[in-house]
Amino acid sequence: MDKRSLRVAVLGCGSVGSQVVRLLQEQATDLEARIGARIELVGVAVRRIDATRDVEVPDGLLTTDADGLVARDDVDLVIEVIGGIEPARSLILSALEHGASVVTANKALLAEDGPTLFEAAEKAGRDLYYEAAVAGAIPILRPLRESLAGDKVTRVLGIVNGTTNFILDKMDSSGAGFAEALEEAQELGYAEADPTADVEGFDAAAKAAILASLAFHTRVTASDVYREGISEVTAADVQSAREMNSVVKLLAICELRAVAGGDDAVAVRVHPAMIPRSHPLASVREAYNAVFVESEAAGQLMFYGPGAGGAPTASAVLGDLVTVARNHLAGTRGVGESAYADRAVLAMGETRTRYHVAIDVDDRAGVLASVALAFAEHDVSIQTVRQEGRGDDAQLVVVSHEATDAQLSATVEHLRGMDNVREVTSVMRVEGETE
Ligand SMILES: NC(=O)C1=CN([C@@H]2O[C@H](COP(=O)(O)OP(=O)(O)OC[C@H]3O[C@@H](n4cnc5c(N)ncnc54)[C@H](O)[C@@H]3O)[C@@H](O)[C@H]2O)C=CC1
Ligand SMILES: N[C@@H](CC=O)C(=O)O
Ligand code: NA
Repeated sequence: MDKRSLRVAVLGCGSVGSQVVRLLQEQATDLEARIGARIELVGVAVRRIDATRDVEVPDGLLTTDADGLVARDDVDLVIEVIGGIEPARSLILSALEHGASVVTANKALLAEDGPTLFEAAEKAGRDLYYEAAVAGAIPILRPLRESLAGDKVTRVLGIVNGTTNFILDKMDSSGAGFAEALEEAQELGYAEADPTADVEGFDAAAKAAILASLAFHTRVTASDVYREGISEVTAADVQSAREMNSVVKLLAICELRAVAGGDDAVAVRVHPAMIPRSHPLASVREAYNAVFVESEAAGQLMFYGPGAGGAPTASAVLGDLVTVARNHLAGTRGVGESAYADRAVLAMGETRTRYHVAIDVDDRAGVLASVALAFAEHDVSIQTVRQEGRGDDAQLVVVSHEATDAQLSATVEHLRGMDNVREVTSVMRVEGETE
């Protein structure tokens, strides 16, 4: 056996796996030059040998025995692109136990049970890298983990789900329906195997947990993240945003919050929000992602690029593969988890935000005053009010100043119970300075 070669096994050959296998073959010469050793593909685990796939896998490499593949003594590196919790978790743990380093794109697993995997990697003295798990091709985890390791990150704000950004963008730009836009995103390979993970914000919440953990040196799991998806976003919300010269985006927001007399806590949330068209995130179209990072010394940084799709995600996987392979050859491992801070996670009600509320009211004297009073009763200050008469009813659009989410949601409940409020037609959080 050639001493200067590293043996790689790939688990899963779907949207991402097929592109990983393609790139491993097409870039073999360059990869060898960059790593200093040849990358030898020794097996590709699939569910069905005879399935049609987007890449030609060399003869004899396909196997349905993923367990057997990761347990082989001659495998140095395992790439897990099956997705989901099991069998991915058991396969990764087995790979580490058998002495292989692992590269994965599996944000769902990392956000649910990252610590188990990090501890197993540490114990085995092997690497576990996962740049592809957040924002696809965009290098964001490495900058957080390494480039910004000497700074204090205070906020991470991003569009981290390509499928939902694609859907919201189509709804805004071409008036496409939700179902039609989702189908297109699935055909383009952006969506998860079960697109509910995208649409209901689970995928973005998993990524937010990973981002917050790295940014704030703590452990945040998916269940710590407040989550709302886009299934409740209506054409009326999109139209309401347009009237405010804004767009609706699904945002992941991770914040470090000072706590009186104690260590800083974190607040991590995923929800649709209105942002003004002048905001840099408003110009993130289709399945692109963007992540803003605010830190004490560096100030604001923005990372932008393709957040989903087979080839872009494979680019991030291969980047990790090169790093892990170099570490392997050097007999070392890269930086592992840095979760020394053990920060409390704030409940959503304690998070400070702003609301945009559109209300159908009776068009008569005193209504505006009673609506303003409802906001005041919950100690919520109003930033702007717009009113349009439409016969015997009127539409009021109120944008609040910042308050806690608990105060704002109590205000909305209050409005819903008022006699002269016919319907609260749109409620959405607001990020960025609206006009
Ligand atoms: N598609 C994308 O844009 C991105 C995907 N990811 C992540 O990459 C991973 C893979 O995603 P996709 O390629 O999109 O999914 P996919 O559903 O297209 O591919 C997964 C493949 O794994 C195979 N598989 C399932 N169980 C298996 C088993 N026990 N043994 C062998 N093969 C098995 C499936 O048959 C399928 O072909 C997931 O963790 C996903 O969250 C991350 C970033 C972007
Ligand atoms: N389904 C995900 C894929 C990338 O992580 C998305 O749409 O962003
Ligand atoms: Na990435």
